[in-house]
Amino acid sequence: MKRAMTIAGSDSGGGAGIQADLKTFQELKVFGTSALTAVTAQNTLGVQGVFPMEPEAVASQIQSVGEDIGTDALKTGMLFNAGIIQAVSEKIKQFGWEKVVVDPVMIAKGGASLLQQEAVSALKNQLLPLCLIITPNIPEAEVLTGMSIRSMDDKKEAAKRIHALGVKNIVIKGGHDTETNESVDILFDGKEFVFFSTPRIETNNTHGTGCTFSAAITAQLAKGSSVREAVSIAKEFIQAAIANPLGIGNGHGPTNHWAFNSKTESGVISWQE
Ligand SMILES: Nc1ncnc2c1ncn2[C@@H]1O[C@H](COP(=O)(O)OP(=O)(O)OP(=O)(O)O)[C@@H](O)[C@H]1O
Ligand SMILES: Cc1ncc(CO)c(N)n1
Repeated sequence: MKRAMTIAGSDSGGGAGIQADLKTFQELKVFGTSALTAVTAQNTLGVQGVFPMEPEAVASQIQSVGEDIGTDALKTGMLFNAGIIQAVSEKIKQFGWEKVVVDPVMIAKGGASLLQQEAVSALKNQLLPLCLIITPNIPEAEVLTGMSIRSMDDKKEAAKRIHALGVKNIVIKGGHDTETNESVDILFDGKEFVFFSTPRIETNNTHGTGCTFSAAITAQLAKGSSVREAVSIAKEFIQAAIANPLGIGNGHGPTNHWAFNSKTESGVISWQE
């Protein structure tokens, strides 16, 4: 049985964070383990409280999983502060894990901060050089590069700048590009750009899309997919999950983690430059 680990925060509302990751792992048929970085009091309306773990507690959870169960791939989500980033980076190095997906979670949809501002440099200097794939949304890519991203050319330039930070593969997600009727995610591996495009769905139910997407990439990597194949399947997974909402909560509702396994057509168009 292949194993995937998530190092992320808890979303009490069940749509994002560790809950979204474990549901995605389950649907993609890998055994999921977790190390909790923070507890959030959260629902579809917003984040009501953030309670970070001590870095030592995060390190200890990773140690327990690593020394017994091991993992075929892992992802990080909400890391919250520099101490936790350092603890996670040290453990990844200690175990020599290479299939590492970093979702550089910074701000929740309602505006709550999930990463302290002063932790951005720790993320860039300590964790990014250890990761195989990073999956920023547009605002996160802007923070990582210091540039503003308006056009496709800007996205490509941002991907090149993040590659220069030592990251092997960059996926800049298109969910925030609300001007277009396609949601285009671009993958850059240092040489080529590949574009993954699906029709944009008009919906309020996008809570946890980024978590689910990066968890699906991680599950696929654990099963042996190439980076390109993993991103393509993750894009199909999230499209199906957004297109089949569950009607839960009064705000930004969660996506539907069951939908991928019940659908027949992907609707993903991919091309390469
Ligand atoms: N309305 C939409 N229609 C189709 N695809 C979408 C839509 N919104 C997001 N996506 C897709 O969902 C995935 C996540 O992208 P997004 O930019 O929303 O991440 P995010 O902002 O990190 O999410 P979150 O912070 O809510 O977890 C990407 O593959 C993106 O293309
Ligand atoms: C715990 C947690 N992680 C990540 C996100 C980003 O969607 C969120 N809202 N909550």
